[in-house]
Amino acid sequence: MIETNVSKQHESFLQVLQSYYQLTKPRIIPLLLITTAGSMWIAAKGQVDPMLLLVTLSGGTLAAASAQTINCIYDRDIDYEMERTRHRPIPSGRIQSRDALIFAIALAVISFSLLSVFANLLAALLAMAGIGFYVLIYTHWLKRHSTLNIVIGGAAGAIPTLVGWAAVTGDLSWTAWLLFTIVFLWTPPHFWALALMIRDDYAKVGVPMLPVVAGNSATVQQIWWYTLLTVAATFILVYPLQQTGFVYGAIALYLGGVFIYKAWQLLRDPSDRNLARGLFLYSISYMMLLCLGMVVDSLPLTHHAISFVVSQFIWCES
Ligand code: HEM
Ligand SMILES: CC(C)=CCC/C(C)=C/CC/C(C)=C/COP(=O)(O)OP(=O)(O)O
Repeated sequence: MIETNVSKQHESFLQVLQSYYQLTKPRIIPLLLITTAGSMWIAAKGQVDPMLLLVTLSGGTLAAASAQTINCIYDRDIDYEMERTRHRPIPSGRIQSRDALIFAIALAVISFSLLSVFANLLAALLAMAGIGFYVLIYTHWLKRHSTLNIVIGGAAGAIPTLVGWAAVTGDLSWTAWLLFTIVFLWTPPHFWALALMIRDDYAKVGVPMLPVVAGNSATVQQIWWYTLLTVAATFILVYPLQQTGFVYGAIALYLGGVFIYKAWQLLRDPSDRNLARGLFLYSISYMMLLCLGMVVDSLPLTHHAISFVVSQFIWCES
């Protein structure tokens, strides 16, 4: 009997932990961290201090988790109405808003302390700005009131690139702002491709996402232009900024080509949900592999390998 009670308590404790975990929308965080890491590697020219990496990614995780938790509190009414979000911890009644708020504040305080003590103040302030922007500008101001919600609100999701850069260098250069711009421009194709599939959900709760207000054709046209701009922006790292080399350039070219092809297919058939789904899924792989490309390109080993291949080539020629 005692044993059964203990195991029941254990089970319910795990369920509570799991609910808090779900509150942070954890599936999105790894990609935010990958963009932070890509930025750190370029900033550190391939030689990132492992402790700084650990601190920055931990601080970034806590900040993003805090932002998502506050978003879950604010949006609990519409989340309850939408099938996709109905089972989140607050609308389903597993966590009270007050407890979620305490949790979010604790996460933000730990994030700020960690980043300001072990990275630097600029990185810590940028992470807090990310929370502020996502909660106030996107969630409160734009999400329910403007079709530009994703375009302007997307800036929040691009801030982790600035956090990563600032953690390494203590300031923000043109390259940092370019990395921010790449994620900023990528966000509309990423989200609108998904929104084409779930527009009925957003329409039901009156959230003016572009496909709901302007329709599929206008949305895919916007997706097309933002995809072209995103891919074009990725090459500025190679030229004129010269922050990345041949390896990144080749990866960006291949990935960008596929991204443009998928956006073009959707442009030709705006109501095909499979194409929209394919573009949404690809947008995630695209950003992940592009940032990995930045990391690989910046590694000293890659530079040695390229120098070796080039020297062999010159040797053979002569
Ligand atoms: C304002 C900007 C953004 C909006 C509105 C948005 C919206 C969404 C939504 C609604 C989903 C589906 C999640 C679900 O079904 O619960 C999603 C998935 C995802 N988003 Fe975004 N997103 C944005 C920016 C970003 C950024 C900046 C990143 C990372 C760099 C990102 C990474 C992801 C990933 C990895 C998934 C897939 C999660 C899974 O596996 O289910 N998103 N996004
Ligand atoms: C540095 C820092 C802390 C940055 C914060 C970045 C951040 C949390 C970006 C998340 C973007 C995102 C996935 C929005 C989901 O939209 P939604 O909430 O409207 O989606 P929903 O319809 O699923 O609720």
